[in-house]
Amino acid sequence: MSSPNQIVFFDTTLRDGEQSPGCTMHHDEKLRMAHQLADLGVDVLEAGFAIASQGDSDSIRMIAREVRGPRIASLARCKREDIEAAARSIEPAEKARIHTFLASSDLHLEAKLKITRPEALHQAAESVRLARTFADDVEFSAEDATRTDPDFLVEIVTVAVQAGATTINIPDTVGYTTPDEYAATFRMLFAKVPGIVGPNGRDNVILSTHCHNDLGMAVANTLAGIQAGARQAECTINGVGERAGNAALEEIAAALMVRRDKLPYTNNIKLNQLFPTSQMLAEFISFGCSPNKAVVGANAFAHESGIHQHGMMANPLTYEIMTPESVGVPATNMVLGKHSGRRLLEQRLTELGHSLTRTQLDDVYHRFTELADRKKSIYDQDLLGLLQSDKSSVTTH
Ligand SMILES: CC(=O)SCCNC(=O)CCNC(=O)[C@H](O)C(C)(C)COP(=O)(O)OP(=O)(O)OC[C@H]1O[C@@H](n2cnc3c(N)ncnc32)[C@H](O)[C@@H]1OP(=O)(O)O
Ligand SMILES: CC(C)C(=O)C(=O)O
Repeated sequence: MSSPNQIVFFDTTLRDGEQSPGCTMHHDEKLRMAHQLADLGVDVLEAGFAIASQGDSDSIRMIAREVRGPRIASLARCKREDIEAAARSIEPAEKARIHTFLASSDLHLEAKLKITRPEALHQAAESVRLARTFADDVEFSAEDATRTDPDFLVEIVTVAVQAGATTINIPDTVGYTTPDEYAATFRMLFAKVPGIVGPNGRDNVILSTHCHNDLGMAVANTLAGIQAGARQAECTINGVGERAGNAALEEIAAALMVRRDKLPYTNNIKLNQLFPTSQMLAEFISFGCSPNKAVVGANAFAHESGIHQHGMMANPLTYEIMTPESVGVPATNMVLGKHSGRRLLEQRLTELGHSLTRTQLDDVYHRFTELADRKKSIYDQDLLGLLQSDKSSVTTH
């Protein structure tokens, strides 16, 4: 039995991630990505939405046949044909899940699905029951949960639990909620929905987070949900996903490592696989992550300013809260540029075989700052060029 503080990482890069523009992946790319996600240690891998297309259904089936380790899931609307297609696609998996969803906010029920609340309750319960005839492990998501009337959210979650859902997901579908509000929603569900907590005080049903990043709070909301008792985090590599994306897996995993003092939860993620996984996704889709992306961006462990470089040379803890190696990034990158000081310049010149007196260093540094003001990137040959203007006085070793 897993510990009550164990977090299930549910990766939806291949489903919610793929849904966003520029993220379409071919069959073989999805399979390679799925193997990499298994190596990363995700617990549940949502491989696609089987009813969406023959290609999606084939990819899920291939992943279910070939990838071992994670539980393989397919999404399904609350419709018989979706659930049957999901069941067929995950059938070869060692461990499988059907993930069925129905919107619960009045806005979605009235404007989009054109059904009443009682009809939604019936459709959710029937769908979970049908899914349970194909799989022991069934997740129900109340789409747009965070804009749902709280009393109705309790009702729809209650019928899904009674119908046999083993995981209940509370999606912040449009990235609308705030950490305190999201945490309060989980506390309310624990308090009001019968059957989530078993007689032994442990959860019978896992509550799950699924956060979008429309207001830049997806990871903060996910962590708030975990602190309020959620034990599954739905997320994607590089935070890809609908619109502004989903909660980024690498950020959640790194936060759980770096702040284990405040977030004392265990998980199966192999942190040193974060960067390789991020790189692989960037290779397959049409964009990489921005340089300032937390944990895996090109600048996440890069330092250009002199005061920071000085601190880093004294002790990397001054400006890095985790080592690059711990998340699979090869090394810290000290960049010589407009904001650098003498210390890094001197070190770089020493590496190039030139040792300078303090006066020489001052002189070269002066010319370096003039050059750096004009030039965006400084290369070794630029530094050597600076020395040549003062060749007589610099010792080469
Ligand atoms: C929040 C989320 O991320 S939800 C997942 C979103 N992902 C996707 O939509 C990607 C895959 N989607 C697709 O390939 C297509 O939309 C399909 C195959 C699922 C459906 O295609 P179509 O039948 O042409 O319908 P279309 O996409 O235009 O409209 C959606 C239909 O699903 C219905 N629907 C939406 N959500 C649900 C639900 N949870 N349960 C039941 N029906 C639903 C809508 O009412 C609408 O039905 P209607 O066609 O009878 O009016
Ligand atoms: C289907 C659900 C889980 C979803 O993707 C959302 O609500 O964002």
